[in-house]
Amino acid sequence: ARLYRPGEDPLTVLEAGTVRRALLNSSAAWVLQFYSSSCGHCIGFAPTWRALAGDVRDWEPAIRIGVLDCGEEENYETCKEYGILYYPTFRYFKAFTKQFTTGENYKAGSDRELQTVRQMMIDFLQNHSQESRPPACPPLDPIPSSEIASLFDKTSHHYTAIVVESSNSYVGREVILDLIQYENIMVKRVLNSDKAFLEKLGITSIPSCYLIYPNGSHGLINILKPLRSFFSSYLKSLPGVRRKLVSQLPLPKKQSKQEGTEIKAWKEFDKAKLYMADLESGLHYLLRVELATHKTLEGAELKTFKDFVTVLSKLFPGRQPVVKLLETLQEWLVSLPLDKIPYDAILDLVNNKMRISGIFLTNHIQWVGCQGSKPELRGYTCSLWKLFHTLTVQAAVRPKALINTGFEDNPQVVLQIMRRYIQHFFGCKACAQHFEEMAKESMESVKTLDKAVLWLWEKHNVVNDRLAGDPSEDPKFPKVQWPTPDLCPECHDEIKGLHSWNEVQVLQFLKHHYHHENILYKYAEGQVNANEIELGDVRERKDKNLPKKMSGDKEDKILDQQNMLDSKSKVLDKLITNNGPVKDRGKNAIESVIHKETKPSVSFLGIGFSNIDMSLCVVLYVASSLFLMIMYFFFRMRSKRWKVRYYRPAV
Ligand SMILES: Cc1cc2nc3c(=O)[nH]c(=O)nc-3n(C[C@H](O)[C@H](O)[C@H](O)COP(=O)(O)OP(=O)(O)OC[C@H]3O[C@@H](n4cnc5c(N)ncnc54)[C@H](O)[C@@H]3O)c2cc1C
Repeated sequence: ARLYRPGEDPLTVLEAGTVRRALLNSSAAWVLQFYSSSCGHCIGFAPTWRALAGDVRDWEPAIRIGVLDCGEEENYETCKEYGILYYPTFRYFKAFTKQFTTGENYKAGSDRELQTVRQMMIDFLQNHSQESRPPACPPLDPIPSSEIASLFDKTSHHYTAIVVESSNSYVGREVILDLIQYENIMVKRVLNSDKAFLEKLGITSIPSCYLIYPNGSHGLINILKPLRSFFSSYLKSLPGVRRKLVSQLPLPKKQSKQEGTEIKAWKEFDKAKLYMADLESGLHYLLRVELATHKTLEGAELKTFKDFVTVLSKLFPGRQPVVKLLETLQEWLVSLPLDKIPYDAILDLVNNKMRISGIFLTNHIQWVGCQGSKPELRGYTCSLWKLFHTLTVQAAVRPKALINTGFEDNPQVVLQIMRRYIQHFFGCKACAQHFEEMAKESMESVKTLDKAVLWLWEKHNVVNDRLAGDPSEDPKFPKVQWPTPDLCPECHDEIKGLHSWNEVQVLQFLKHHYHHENILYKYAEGQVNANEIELGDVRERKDKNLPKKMSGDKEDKILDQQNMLDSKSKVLDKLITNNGPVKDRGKNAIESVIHKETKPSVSFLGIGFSNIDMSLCVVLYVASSLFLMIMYFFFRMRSKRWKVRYYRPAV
């Protein structure tokens, strides 16, 4: 939880290991913000959330403020369990919940102003039943004026403060909660409906605060401004009123890790280059985190996912295992006759089944060109931009790549898929709305693949312009109009003293910058061999219909099916049992795709070998060594026996 620092910020920083324990059977209600440290809106909202937590710090025994960072790898699963699709998401949890609950989207759609959230917290507390109300929370409903009158001129061991207000005012309830940690004082609220009573007390304006002293005397408090903060601080400063000793509240365990201070070693990089580590890390986050928050994909979401994977499999300029993974996934999705797919099945295929065949995608995040000067800055959203720019450029430089996909004649293909991806899956809802507005305005006017490259460049610059100076801006990477003159001097012109873009040069620059030949593999996980880097070229050759067969391509090689698949796959079993024969076809589809796609994972002298080839080699090598040793000892024994039998030394 790097946006919020445990111990420093006045809120509870939760994580996968602590959240359930904190919420279950808690004596206080909770308001949790599920956020992602890479989400610009979450960064922008953090000061408000911190200020709110500070403002209601005294309410802690009744209602608590917490945060959980869904952008942290160890929290991915937890956020999925709570069904978090977008960031930030606010959930309210009642006190004394006996079972796991995903919380309430209490009054979803209200604004996120500090005051609105504070008032929603009060409403939420009042929404508790009598039995489940946090014991530290005093009654918040107004009391009748007659009850107040009965307290006059009677001694008591505490003060009684009465906030007189209108029915829609929250001041009384706020003051009540502000003082729950203080002893020798009780705060109550009365509505201004009994005019005669107010007149008797000399109350002429509301809100007002009337005080009954322990000796029974009473009077109106004269306060400069009738505001919550003035009332609360006056009451807290009364003689004898003091803070209670730390109550025995079941506080969540203190975090031992100081996440806020963790800064990874800076990786030097060339800003004129593209880094495969960024693209692969982004793909990992997209497939395993962002999409994984969706339990099942169906309808428009499934269609978007399928189309996105199709485009990725054809255009992603990745290393061989990653491209194979995308191709396998694409074929599997096409062959699966389902209109609803549990996302776990996709994860199972990506994480387990394909890995067995040596087809894998890094599961570690390694930002290079997308690293931020603080851990919460840049990262995933940067890589997503880079991914889509790369795809628009790849579509423009390899127009034949999309042949037979149904997208070949569509110059907007990448843009439209990006638009749908952002709409359905992007964790930042507000960003998606902005992007949708831009798409609605002009995406339809894009008529060529080159124009698509330029459209995305232009719109990205609009976003850069809007976010300049925003709290999500990394001071080390200011939001500027890109490419800057140092990266592309030819892109910049001046007409009558005004800056203008030379779009021909910009297009040329983008086609160079986001071209696979501009990708560096430094910091990318795993070894890189020449064959892998060559892949882009290989696919380009394929596009140009030059039938250069990949060396060692053993397409007709059929591998032992049962060895390749984890027969105990829970997800597949679920698919089969839940859906009968149709899903059987689904399982076969997975098997056949994986088998067909089992391609060389090691290359030697230009010949590709799969993992099975390698294992067979080792087995044969060991067997033949053993055979040679046995033969050696056999003949040695024989020759000894022969010598003993026939060799008689002369006496
Ligand atoms: C579709 C989308 C919409 C978003 N909307 C919002 C929003 O509304 N509010 C918000 O707070 N955040 C939004 N974000 C996130 C935000 O745009 C940045 O990604 C984030 O602030 C990180 O910025 P960055 O410094 O890494 O640069 P980014 O803007 O992420 O850019 C990444 C890299 O792309 C290159 N680049 C920069 N400009 C261009 C360009 N014009 N053309 C081609 N390449 C370029 C540069 O190398 C740069 O380092 C959005 C992200 C996406 C993908």
